[in-house]
Amino acid sequence: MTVIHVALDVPVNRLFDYLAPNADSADIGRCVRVPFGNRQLSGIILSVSNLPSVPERKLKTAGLIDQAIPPLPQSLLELFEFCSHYYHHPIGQVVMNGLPALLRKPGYTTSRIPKQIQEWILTDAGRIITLSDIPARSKTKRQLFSLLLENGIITADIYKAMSPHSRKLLHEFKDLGWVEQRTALPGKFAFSTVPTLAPTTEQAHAIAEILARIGTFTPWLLHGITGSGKTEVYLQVAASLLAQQKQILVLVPEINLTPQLEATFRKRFPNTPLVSLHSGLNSSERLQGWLQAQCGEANIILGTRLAIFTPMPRPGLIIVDEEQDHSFKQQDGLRYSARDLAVYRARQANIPIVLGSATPSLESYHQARIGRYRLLQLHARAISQAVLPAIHCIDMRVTPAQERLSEPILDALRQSLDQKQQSLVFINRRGYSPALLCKSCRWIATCKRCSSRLVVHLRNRQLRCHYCGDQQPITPACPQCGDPDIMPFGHGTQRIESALIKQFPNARILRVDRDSIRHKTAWQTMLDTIHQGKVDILVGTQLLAKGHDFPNLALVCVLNADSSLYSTDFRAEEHLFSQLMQVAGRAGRAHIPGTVLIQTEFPQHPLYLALIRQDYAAYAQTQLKERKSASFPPFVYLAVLRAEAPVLAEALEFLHQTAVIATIAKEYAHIQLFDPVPATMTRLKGLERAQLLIQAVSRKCLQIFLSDWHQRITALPARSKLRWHLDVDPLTL
Ligand SMILES: Nc1ncnc2c1ncn2[C@@H]1O[C@H](COP(=O)(O)OP(=O)(O)OP(=O)(O)O)[C@@H](O)[C@H]1O
Ligand SMILES: [Zn+2]
Repeated sequence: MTVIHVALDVPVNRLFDYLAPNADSADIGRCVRVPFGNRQLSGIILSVSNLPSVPERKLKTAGLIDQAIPPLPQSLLELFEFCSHYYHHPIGQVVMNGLPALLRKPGYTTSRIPKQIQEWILTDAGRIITLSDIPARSKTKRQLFSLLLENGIITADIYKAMSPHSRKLLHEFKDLGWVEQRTALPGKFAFSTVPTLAPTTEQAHAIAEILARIGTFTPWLLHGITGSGKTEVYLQVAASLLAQQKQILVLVPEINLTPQLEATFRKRFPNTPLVSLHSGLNSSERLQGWLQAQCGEANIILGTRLAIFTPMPRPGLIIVDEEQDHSFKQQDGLRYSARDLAVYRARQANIPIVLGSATPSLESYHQARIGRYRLLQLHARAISQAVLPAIHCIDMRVTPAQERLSEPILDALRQSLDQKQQSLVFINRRGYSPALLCKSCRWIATCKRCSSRLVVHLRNRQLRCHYCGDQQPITPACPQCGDPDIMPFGHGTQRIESALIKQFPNARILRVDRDSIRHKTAWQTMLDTIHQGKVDILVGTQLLAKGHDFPNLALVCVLNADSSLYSTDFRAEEHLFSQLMQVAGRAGRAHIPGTVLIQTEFPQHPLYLALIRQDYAAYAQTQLKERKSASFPPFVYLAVLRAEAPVLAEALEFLHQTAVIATIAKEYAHIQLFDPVPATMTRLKGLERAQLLIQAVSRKCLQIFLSDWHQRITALPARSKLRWHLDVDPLTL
């Protein structure tokens, strides 16, 4: 009896067993259709055995095993298992989350997979067969087998040329266990690269160091200031590996950063097959790209966090650009960190990984300081004339401003216009204004489903919740006291845009935020407009803050940075510092010296002082010291158990109950459990949320505890309408 153990997209952490008389170990990693309840589901075979976990009579028979797609490599299956274990998420959901959705559609893939070359290899059992075991009259059979004995392998073009019956004969050999069929990796492509830039001394050093250790697991932290040419380091290291026919995985935080990086790689390596994988693709594009990577046809794989699950038969290098970025962590479902998984994959494949940033995460920086990662630094901008911009704070307590734009900023913008240079006005809030307020009774428009204020979108006269997406027309009068004098309070990108249009009626102003790039082609059009110099003033959110290289941009103005200075989130400062360094780094990247003006009411705050000096290292060291004394990561390890229910008391009560059962879980003595508290954003999409923080001094203790505790929580009687999840290494609390 042969049983396959299948991962299915269901919220239970186990595999499902099916009878599959014809299956064997070569089917591990293949897609299979199986009956489940009264449905048919697609799943992935994770193992094959003759030991069912339920009595045989209860087993159903599996449907078709998809032979068209090469099975998922063992390394990817191991990654899924690690993920399921580490993030305490059902294995089937982990596997199916990592695969293109269309793979689950029956029969869909067969017609669409890239052309593959089939080859047959001799098995150990086949090797001990001699020609005399094959009857002399079966001439072709002997001929075929002697070729196999000679070479150990036979490819399609050869066996096809031999006889029209070879394929049938090879299948006979397979049934006897003498040979195995596999998908050949495609033939070599002609590698070429266009002339590279002559690297700076620092770049050359970084490239040489990384290349000296290819073929071994080496985690590198490439800490290079903004504009130092980290991309060039990636490209030149990649060139070396591509020349050896290796595959390269490049992860970027934002889907919006993929087109330009893709263009850069394509331009440098014009013949190298490249696929780009991100959430902007439709499902068949995604499947195509994924299959090309999986079959080894694509040598450069570029993508956002989900791309970390791309199978690669010949991995050579992983690059994580802007490694500090929070979007590498998935915030729902399987809450994985693509950056951390990238390090896992590099170790697994025994290859180097380069984590690049101008402002590394404190976690990675700490790893580099204690020697777990190797640190490479680029201290100077790559273009020799380019220097870091001068940063100044504008003390808003004493400076007059109109519509949130202070006089020094208006002056600087005017000057920039006169000199025909580009400017960026950075305000991290989209919409017209973040609140609608009644002047007489102080009523504020709030979302009914979330603990949030509704944002005014004046253009379509709407109030929108940026958390749940709810929208409604702007009320003509205050619903509480009837006063018609209600007004937008505070500033968002749209309002600043209007104010700038008033101030500079002749300037070409472009707003770039999530609302303005909603249309599929809008983003590319905007980038082109900026690069062609058809814009004078950009008004934008963090979409423009990182990664971009606009050579004509000389002035950056930051309007509302203070809002995250005194947040309760222990990572808020780190995040703000990094964001401001990034946005400041957009200025003066080429031949024009840059200036950065920051409006603040706290010009003496250590964060701004460090920012003016642009001294990441000093700032990071102070932050790390604070983290250490306050027992925060990277000095401790955290997990959060979150619960949501229609009523807050229910969520809290559930968490209390889990806290009680925690005391009997393994390793509890080494764990600190905090009291359950309402979440910072208590109400979201109509549900009340609470959380319980778990802290441990070692990852190992935390994991042992979580595994046991998680099982115990799962075993609790289910409560209707209460949902919970565990977030390991949470980014926000
Ligand atoms: N060796 C070099 N010689 C000349 N120009 C270079 C060299 N290396 C990089 N550049 C140029 O320097 C500019 C900045 O490079 P790049 O965008 O890679 O910086 P970065 O380190 O990624 O910065 P950021 O962190 O701000 O994104 C680009 O215009 C790039 O073409
Ligand atoms: Zn809402």
